[in-house]
Amino acid sequence: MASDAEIEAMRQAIGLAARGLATVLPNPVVGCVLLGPDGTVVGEGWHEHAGGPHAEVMALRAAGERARGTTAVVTLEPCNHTGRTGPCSEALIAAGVTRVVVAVPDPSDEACGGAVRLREAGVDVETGVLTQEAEQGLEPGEGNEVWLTAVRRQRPFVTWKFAATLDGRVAAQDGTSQWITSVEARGDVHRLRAQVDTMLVGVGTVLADDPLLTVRDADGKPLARQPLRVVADTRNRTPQNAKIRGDDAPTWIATGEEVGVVTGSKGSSALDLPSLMHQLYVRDRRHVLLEGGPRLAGAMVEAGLVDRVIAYLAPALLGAGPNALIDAGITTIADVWRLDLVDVRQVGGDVRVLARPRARH
Ligand SMILES: Nc1nc(O)c(N)c(N[C@@H]2O[C@H](COP(=O)(O)O)[C@@H](O)[C@H]2O)n1
Repeated sequence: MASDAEIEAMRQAIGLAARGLATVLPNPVVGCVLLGPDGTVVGEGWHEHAGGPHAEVMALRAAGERARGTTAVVTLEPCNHTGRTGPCSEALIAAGVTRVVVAVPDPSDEACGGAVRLREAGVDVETGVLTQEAEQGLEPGEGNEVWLTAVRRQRPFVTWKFAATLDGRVAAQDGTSQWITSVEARGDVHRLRAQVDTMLVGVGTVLADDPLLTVRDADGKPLARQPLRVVADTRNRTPQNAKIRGDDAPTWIATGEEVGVVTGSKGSSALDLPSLMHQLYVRDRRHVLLEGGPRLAGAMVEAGLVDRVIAYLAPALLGAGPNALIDAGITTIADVWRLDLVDVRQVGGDVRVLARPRARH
């Protein structure tokens, strides 16, 4: 059973892991704390970027010789493979760590097995400590949920974000939509964009709004690392001069020819969205931010491909204009799509709702 000091160290490790949120994809966020025999912290580390040292190695480096005889408290099972770096299980054994406390087992086929290897080497291993906190984060959305879900489902985690009036409209009747929410809410969206590796829009949004879809800082300057911009464009209708084709960020116009088409619920042909998601996963994409429009959002919901919803609701009314979601395949109240509220807070003059879908039949 984990001691109070180990549980406290795990909380600290989860907080450290979150420091990698905007830099670590396609890898997991991971934190590690090394506790000496008297329960004091002798080293800590977190995984900063894919290809860089893992959290355990960072913590071992910080502790140096003091790592011998310590307990490693780590948010993800130590990896047991040689990828871009060496196996953490072996690094912990070589450093003389005698006990390892883990929050979540590694679900990946390539890297799992660290707990077994450590036990074989005589290290005491305890798993399942603060599992939920490590997955969900100490603050909403700040855990390893994105990477864990992506690896378990072999497709990127999908966050659907929209901004609407209180009557659920995402644009006015004439199509204008700038701006429904406050400057603070829009700044919050840019922080969110900085944590994803892919942004997805439908071609209807490109034709209507001609968005740039880059990530910008508080002064409006583009960040160095830009997510891949993907347009779901079954019939290749993205104009050659669309802003999204510019070289501000990488872009993939995902056409039916490339991704495949399926016959939609109303008989029309539509992009094969599970295939699109799988192709993104194969290209090492782990977190998709679905930015609209309502039809693509409806199709993603219908296909069961939305893992988190973030709604920015402005205290404003339009009375007409498109709703946030169109045609999600729901026709009767018995099929209503229920979500669990994760977090509700005020951002500027707006309300931000973070919710997670319940499993559907
Ligand atoms: N336990 C643990 N700590 C870290 O800090 C990690 N980054 C990981 N990652 C696991 O190893 C895979 C990536 O390894 P490379 O970037 O190729 O070195 C990743 O898929 C995880 O399974 N684990």
